[in-house]
Amino acid sequence: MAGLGVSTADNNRVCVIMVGLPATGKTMMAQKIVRYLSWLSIPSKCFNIGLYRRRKMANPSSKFFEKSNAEGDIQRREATQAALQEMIEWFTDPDSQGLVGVFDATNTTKIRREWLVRILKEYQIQPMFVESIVNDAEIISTNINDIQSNSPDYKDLDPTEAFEDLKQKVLNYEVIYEPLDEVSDKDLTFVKIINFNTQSIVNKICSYLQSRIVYYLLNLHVKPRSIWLSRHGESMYNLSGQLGGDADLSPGGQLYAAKLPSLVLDSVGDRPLTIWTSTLKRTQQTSRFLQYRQLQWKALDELDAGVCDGMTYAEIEEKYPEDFKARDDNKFEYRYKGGESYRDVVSRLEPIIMELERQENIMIVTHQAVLRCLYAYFMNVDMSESPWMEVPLHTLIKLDVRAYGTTVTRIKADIPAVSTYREKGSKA
Ligand SMILES: O=P(O)(O)OC[C@H]1O[C@@](CO)(OP(=O)(O)O)[C@@H](O)[C@@H]1O
Repeated sequence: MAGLGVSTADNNRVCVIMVGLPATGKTMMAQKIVRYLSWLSIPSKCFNIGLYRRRKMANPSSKFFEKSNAEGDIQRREATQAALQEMIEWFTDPDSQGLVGVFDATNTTKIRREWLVRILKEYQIQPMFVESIVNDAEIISTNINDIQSNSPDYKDLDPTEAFEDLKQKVLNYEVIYEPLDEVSDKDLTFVKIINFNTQSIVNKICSYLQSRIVYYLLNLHVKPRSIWLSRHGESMYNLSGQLGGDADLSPGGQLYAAKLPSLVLDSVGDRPLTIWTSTLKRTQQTSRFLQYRQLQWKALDELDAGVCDGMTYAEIEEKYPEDFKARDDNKFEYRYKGGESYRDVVSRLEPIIMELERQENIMIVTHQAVLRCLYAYFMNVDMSESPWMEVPLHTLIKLDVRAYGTTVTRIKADIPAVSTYREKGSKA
């Protein structure tokens, strides 16, 4: 059984087939879809044809992609077949339980798409096309710059040469490009995204999983932005080692709250910012001196420890030894009696992620477990590891979200605080 109640039954499997010219953000979208679904525990994988092609031929110039280049044509076809075969094997392997494969290539001709649909149908895999069309010159040139500095195809090339070569590659593909057509392709499942959601067309979505993917894609934008994450300042419960509750900040936590405005200002500068907190006192006391618009979200409240709320780890180990061990054995799945598991927290954070994708600069002041889940989404951390990540108090985490990945900076406030971290298997 995969995440969010999505079943791994054969008829549920979806192959997302990317369509579009080079430099239209297809790979970025493909990778984001896989990251989002994996975060929701839906088994997903990206199959990027460029990687298969590069195994045969590293760094080809734009000439390789010309229509008249027979050798290039054969190699591109071989790479496509190899990637498709590997994807089908992944879908049909009982160990991987593959639900969503993303086929990341240009797939610009009708013939190619028909061929893919035919093969996928043989394996009862639903094809779903995601076409990215970009005709805004500024977005194209930002994308070309991004690819030039991130793609292995261009790593050894002079930047001006790389820019020109990539532009030529786009022109070569333009000659053969047949966009999805609302009339002749009306029976296909597809979403067309124009200039990263200034306009979008959705056609024949026929499953829950497909609708989740569409909804996610419709919320994406590509403007560079940053997200700041912080736990609340040290609380009175943190001092006593108690879990959950709604305690006030400790004196140390209040010092952090007082220092936060200057830390934030140094990092944010004059960019606009909105602060999101949980509904619990310790996050609001932490953010109270920040001079930005603030919103409270119930979904950002700490993982509910149920009957263990207000207890210390030592008390839980003594009173509920079996639960204590079960949580260590599988912290992501373990659900406190009358409370929540990390998996439950991920489900309730989904609307937060959707909203974060739509927004620009946001700072989130929240709790240890919630912060781990949010961080795991942005940094693609496996959900079996994320509940064990160390997230120290009195530290501001800055995530710079860019088309080809997110970078992290940790800014320490230099105000002492207890550690609330408990290592797997350690005595409470
Ligand atoms: O999942 P574990 O590692 O127990 O961490 C969650 C715990 O972190 C704590 C601190 O121990 O969060 P918080 O950031 O709200 O102070 C507890 O309230 C919460 O139960």
